[in-house]
Amino acid sequence: MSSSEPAIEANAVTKEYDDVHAVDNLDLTVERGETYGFLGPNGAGKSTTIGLLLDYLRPTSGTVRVLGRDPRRDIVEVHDRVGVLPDRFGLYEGRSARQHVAFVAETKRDDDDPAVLLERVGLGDAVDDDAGDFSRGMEQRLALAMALVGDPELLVLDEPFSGLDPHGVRRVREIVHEENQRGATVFFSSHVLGQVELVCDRIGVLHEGQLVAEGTLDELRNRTASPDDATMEDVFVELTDARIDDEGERR
Ligand SMILES: Nc1ncnc2c1ncn2[C@@H]1O[C@H](COP(=O)(O)OP(=O)(O)OP(=O)(O)O)[C@@H](O)[C@H]1O
Repeated sequence: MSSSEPAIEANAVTKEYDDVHAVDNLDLTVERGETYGFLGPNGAGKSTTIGLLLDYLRPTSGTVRVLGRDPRRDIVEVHDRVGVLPDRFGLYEGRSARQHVAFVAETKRDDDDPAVLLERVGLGDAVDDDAGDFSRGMEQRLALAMALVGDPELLVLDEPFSGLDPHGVRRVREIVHEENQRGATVFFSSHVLGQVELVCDRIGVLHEGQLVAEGTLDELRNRTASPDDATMEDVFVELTDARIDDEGERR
């Protein structure tokens, strides 16, 4: 196994649904140790891309490698080494938060203490509570604790800030930073641009299934000729609106 291979590599990946190109000839490389923010308007293809990386979905064409492995062939190894916070997830009514985390630890053959991970995501007071009674934000925190099991080499987080209060948003940002400091690669999609700006080494902007821009925030600012103090939101709107204007209509 080579640790010099990128954490994520997508080559000419396309995913079609009837006449929709959810992902369109995508080339994407995320190096080991990066924190990479994956942005794009609703329907841009972010969750589809994540599904393709984890073999939840199969590409129409193109190839994907995760931690140097082909997820279609080595799915057990990939899932062992990757922590995933999916776009949509289900929790079991009648099962505690501790049981949810313990279940993931068991499948990964890991001896992490669920209580420690739950404390870390701010659920220290709800370790033995029924996850079926959790609020949206508590569910999100629990799903993140499940993703953190086993100190994964790569974290793939689909909208990790979704449903969280400001404390939760800050906690997730701190966890992303801590995980990156530990040596993990973090790849996450988000619409919370202020947080992306604070935490990411590199940002990719997806629009209609294609990567329309990629780089550091400064590089994206330069690319859009935005002023030096332009926020991530300014740059995002510029990048994604410009394409809509070119085409003369909003699709
Ligand atoms: N199972 C499916 N069948 C048909 N079309 C689909 C399916 N899944 C996704 N799509 C389409 O693919 C495109 C990309 O969807 P995707 O969910 O990947 O976008 P996204 O960038 O994650 O959006 P959001 O920010 O709203 O979560 C959309 O046009 C969506 O309607």
